[in-house]
Amino acid sequence: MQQSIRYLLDQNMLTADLEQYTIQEGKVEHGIYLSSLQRKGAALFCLCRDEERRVKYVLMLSASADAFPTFPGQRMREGEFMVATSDLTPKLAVFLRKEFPYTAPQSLRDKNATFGTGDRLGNANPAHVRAVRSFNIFPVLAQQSIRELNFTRRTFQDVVDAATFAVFQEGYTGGYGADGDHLKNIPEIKKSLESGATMITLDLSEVMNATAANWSAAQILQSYQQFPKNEVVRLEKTYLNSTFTLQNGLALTFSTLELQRCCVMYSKALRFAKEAYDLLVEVRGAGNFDFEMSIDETETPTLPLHHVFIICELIHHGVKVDSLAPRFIGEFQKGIDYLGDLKEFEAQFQIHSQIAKTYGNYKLSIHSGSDKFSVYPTIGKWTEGHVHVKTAGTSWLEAVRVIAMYEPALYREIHTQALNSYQDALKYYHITADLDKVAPLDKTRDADLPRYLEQPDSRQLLHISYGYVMGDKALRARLYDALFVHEDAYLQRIRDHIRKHVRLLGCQER
Ligand SMILES: O=C(O)[C@@H](O)[C@H](O)[C@H](O)C(=O)CO
Repeated sequence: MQQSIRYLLDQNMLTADLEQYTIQEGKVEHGIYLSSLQRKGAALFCLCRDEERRVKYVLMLSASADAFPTFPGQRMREGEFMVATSDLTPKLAVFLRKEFPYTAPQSLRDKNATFGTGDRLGNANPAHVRAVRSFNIFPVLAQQSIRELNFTRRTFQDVVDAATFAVFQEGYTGGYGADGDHLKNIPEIKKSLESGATMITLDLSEVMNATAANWSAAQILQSYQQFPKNEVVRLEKTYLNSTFTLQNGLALTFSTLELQRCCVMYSKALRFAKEAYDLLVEVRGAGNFDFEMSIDETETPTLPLHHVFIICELIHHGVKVDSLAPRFIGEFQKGIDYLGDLKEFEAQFQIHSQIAKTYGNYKLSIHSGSDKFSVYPTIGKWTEGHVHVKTAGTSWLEAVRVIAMYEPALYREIHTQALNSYQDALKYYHITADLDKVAPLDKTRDADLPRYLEQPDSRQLLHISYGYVMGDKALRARLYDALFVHEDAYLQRIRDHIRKHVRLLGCQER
């Protein structure tokens, strides 16, 4: 710390033109992230790294002793100056969001292309900032599902705080979102809102009747006959003998059976969506939150006709969605490219994007967007850049790649933990990896370990086992330590890899 203080004083940072320092992306000088340098009032703030403790902290330097009394750090005299430091704690995050509002999450509402960069470890967001800040795309830096939080033993507040610190470290003032992802009940929604979520992704996959997609006409009718008569009258008046014409002229109509099927599949889920939406309006006020509905993790693809039914019913119930995640045709499996016929995908994706344009110009949301490079150009083309994409696993896999490159012994322990937990992990993620195609670890030289991050089956093995690696206390500590030491390589790999996603989506550099 002393060398950091000495450097700040020698450079007269309390009065110097800081821009000559802050424009140097990723530059660390005497333990100081130069991009973080910020002057406010009589004080100078910066984010630093302590190589010995392998932690980061914020340092405040001021000529006056009583500068920012709410800064939650330890204070000490340094000659005629006051110096205070605080490790990256929740109290510090609150202070930064208050004193530097650009470090607080904000709405995606008026942003065209938006990109979720889930950070399961909480140390990758600086790379996500570096990846997108020069592109016309708005990042959702704080994005984690309940599943991820349970696996990583983190809270959504931890996720928002990590994004706060990353934004401060990078001196990024372009704004970011915070997405409480794949929420399935009211308590989870309330907790996300309390933690500062600006976006709520409501996962309806468990509350909808997905299996009815394959029911017979008789099964559907038996269920449909339980519906209240007045509701049946409204539904049949609205959807039967009507044509739903999309902006591109495509006309869709409901048969009696398909209307009944939609009612049986989605009515309960739509009621829950209305309940959740009304809670958001009550807590935040209409228009003060971003609302996404996701059914991307259902067994069967969302038919375009069903998408029309869902959005028309949401509109009928007064629910305004900012984005909607259908289950697209083919497979968006974790950590690997799209699986399916690209022409079929494009044909159906075009219709889904037309539905979104026709019924409110909300965004299609692409979940499991990690590494889906073969479909990104199509997605960018038909949404014309008005789209939301979510990634998370790809940043985790880049962390594992850095470990494979620089810490082979640690990688071998991670790989072994992944193999040992694979069967259990399969309960939480749908993948079709073939472990017989994964080269035996004991037959793989250290120099070849990074190849596991190139092979689809081992990528998926390493992806879905993140929770079991992070759930092992010793392994978790060594993983964070190693990524602290190799931070430059880690952040550069993620920056470049996320940029590959963004470029293929067709996003332009500013
Ligand atoms: O693994 C998860 O739970 C999340 O990554 C979740 O799937 C998220 O919605 C996503 O699609 C990110 O790729």
